[in-house]
Amino acid sequence: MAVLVTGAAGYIGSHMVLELLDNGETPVALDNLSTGRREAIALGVPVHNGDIGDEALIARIIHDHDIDTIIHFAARISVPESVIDPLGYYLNNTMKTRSLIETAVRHGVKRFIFSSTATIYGDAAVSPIPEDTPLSPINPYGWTKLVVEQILRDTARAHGLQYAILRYFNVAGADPEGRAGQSTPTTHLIKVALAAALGQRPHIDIFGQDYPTRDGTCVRDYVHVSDLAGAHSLALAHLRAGGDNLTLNCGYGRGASVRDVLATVRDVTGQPINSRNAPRRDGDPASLVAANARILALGWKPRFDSLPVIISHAWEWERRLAPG
Ligand SMILES: NC(=O)c1ccc[n+]([C@@H]2O[C@H](COP(=O)([O-])OP(=O)(O)OC[C@H]3O[C@@H](n4cnc5c(N)ncnc54)[C@H](O)[C@@H]3O)[C@@H](O)[C@H]2O)c1
Ligand SMILES: O=c1ccn([C@@H]2O[C@H](COP(=O)(O)OP(=O)(O)O[C@H]3O[C@H](CO)[C@H](O)[C@H](O)[C@H]3O)[C@@H](O)[C@H]2O)c(=O)[nH]1
Repeated sequence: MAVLVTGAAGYIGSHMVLELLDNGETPVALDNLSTGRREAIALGVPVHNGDIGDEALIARIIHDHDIDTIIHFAARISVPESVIDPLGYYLNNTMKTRSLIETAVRHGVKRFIFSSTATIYGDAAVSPIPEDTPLSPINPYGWTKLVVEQILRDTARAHGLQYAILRYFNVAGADPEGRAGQSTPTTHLIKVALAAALGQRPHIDIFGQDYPTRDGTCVRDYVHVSDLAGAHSLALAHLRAGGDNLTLNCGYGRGASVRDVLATVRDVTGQPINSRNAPRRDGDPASLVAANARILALGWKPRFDSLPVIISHAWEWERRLAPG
């Protein structure tokens, strides 16, 4: 039996492929390379260059590779871009995922692990945020994911598909052995700050300084990408053992503000990093910090729960990518 990883050429998917290989599993990669890079996928893994919405292709992959689990990362992922292009986001993230789930059910796939997001909590009234907090996204990206969560719950009830919904908080860092990192284009804070540290940009904008947080800038729970990949393995083992379907926050339960992140990037890199105050960015919740009792109770043992460690792994990767 093999595991189909969609979005395998992207940031998190490429780490998941490594995690599966490290655990002796048989990953099969699918990506349309819209943002991903084929070189990001570990050598020796079968790669299909195609779209999650291509039913005939997905059916063929399921049969040819004897796929019993799909780990679904493929998506468009930018909050600000989703505000500008909501229809494109609903098409790619919601409608094509609906099609992928239908193809999976039709062709006997047993388990589906889905990349959801903390963004679906919107401006939550509590912090840290438990999984049963009412969901109210404040941007289209979050809505595209919330709808898929509901499709999965309804499909599981009707067709017996097992699922794990993993709500990632802010994923960062890179493989500690240097085999993978963030190489898709992104506006993520740590990536942008490291580009400034490398002299690839003159400064970084701090979007909003008047949020109701400790220092007025947005607070996020940054989780190491390899710990996140480990959470998927845990969910997979749980479902294989016949455990109940899961909805889990993936975060460490501690928040760092934009200013905290910039200070840590300065410490880790030894570079000054110029910043300037900029207006709030559309669709940004003030604070997203995970209540993580559920995933800890399942046995999650994070290894890199430290902002300096996360940033130093990302820094090693960025220096390797940098020209020269
Ligand atoms: N990075 C984060 O902080 C974060 C946080 C929460 C949730 N997520 C979710 O995790 C998943 C992976 O995110 P990432 O950071 O690795 O993003 P990424 O952009 O690096 O990877 C996404 C990959 O999906 C591929 N893709 C997009 N649409 C496709 C389609 N229709 N068919 C086939 N391939 C397609 C892209 O080419 C890319 O390689 C996404 O679902 C995202 O919403 C990410
Ligand atoms: O140049 C920048 C980039 C970001 N930020 C701020 O830094 C914080 C983090 O922003 P990111 O762009 O790094 O990440 P987001 O919180 O917007 O979103 C990320 O994490 C979410 C989960 O919390 C989603 O799932 C989403 O896919 C993923 O992009 C935000 O307050 C943002 O305004 C800046 O101030 N300047």
